[in-house]
Amino acid sequence: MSNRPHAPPATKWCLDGRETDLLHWIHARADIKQLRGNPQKVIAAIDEYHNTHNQLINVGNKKGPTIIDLITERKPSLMIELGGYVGYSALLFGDALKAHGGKLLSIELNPEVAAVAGHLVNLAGLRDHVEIIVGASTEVLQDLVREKEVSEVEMIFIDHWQKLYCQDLWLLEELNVLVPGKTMLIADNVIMPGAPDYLQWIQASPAEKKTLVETLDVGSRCPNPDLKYETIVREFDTDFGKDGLAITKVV
Ligand SMILES: C[S@@+](CC[C@H](N)C(=O)[O-])C[C@H]1O[C@@H](n2cnc3c(N)ncnc32)[C@H](O)[C@@H]1O
Repeated sequence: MSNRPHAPPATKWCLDGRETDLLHWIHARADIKQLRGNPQKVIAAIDEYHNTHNQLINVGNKKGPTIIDLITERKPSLMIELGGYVGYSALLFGDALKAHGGKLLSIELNPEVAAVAGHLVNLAGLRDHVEIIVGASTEVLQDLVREKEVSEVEMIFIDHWQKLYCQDLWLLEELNVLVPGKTMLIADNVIMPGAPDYLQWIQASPAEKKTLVETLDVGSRCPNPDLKYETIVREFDTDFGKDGLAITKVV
């Protein structure tokens, strides 16, 4: 299913047909009617598929609750997600955002998994609180700011491709949408597989970043070393091994 132009290649962990198999499996459930309009039951069904059939590269039920706590505490009106996959995190976050009338924009490169996510969001009744946008994060973020759909980032979950974490952070810095005292960045998988350049950047002081920017390949990006970040890395034992979330406040 994934050998299409612009789609990431199939691996033994994902994009080998398991994502559409998940949809068939959910719709074959005896309790399918009870899943309609019930995000928590849809999330529990995805967890069950992950535990009993094929593992899915979702944020999962160990790291997920930490992010829900942050959403509940900070109540962002608009949250952005980079890398939506089959919509597990979109369902979790959308349900938490619904409690205070917030909304999630979930950006996903692969149209096939984005279609699965869109279907599950509809099934869970979260269409008013989750919008799935198909496209490459770097381009979509630029469009959202140019079209004035986003003028400041309140909360962003970065969970797409570790090599892009730093590039997309620099883009957000360049677009001037990171607001001291307001923005929170949450990056997944910073221990496994790891995002060393991202961690180095968000943990460096402005003075260190001014030196660092001279040595890094920033490509066409224009990072802002003057932004100050405070970061904690929360570690978790996940189904795939030890991993972590980098939780960063722009201060
Ligand atoms: C780890 S999965 C996301 C899991 C999801 N956040 C969850 O917890 O349920 C990573 C996803 O990022 C997507 N992706 C990879 N590169 C991307 C890019 N440049 N822009 C948007 N999505 C991308 C992949 O297709 C994949 O579906």
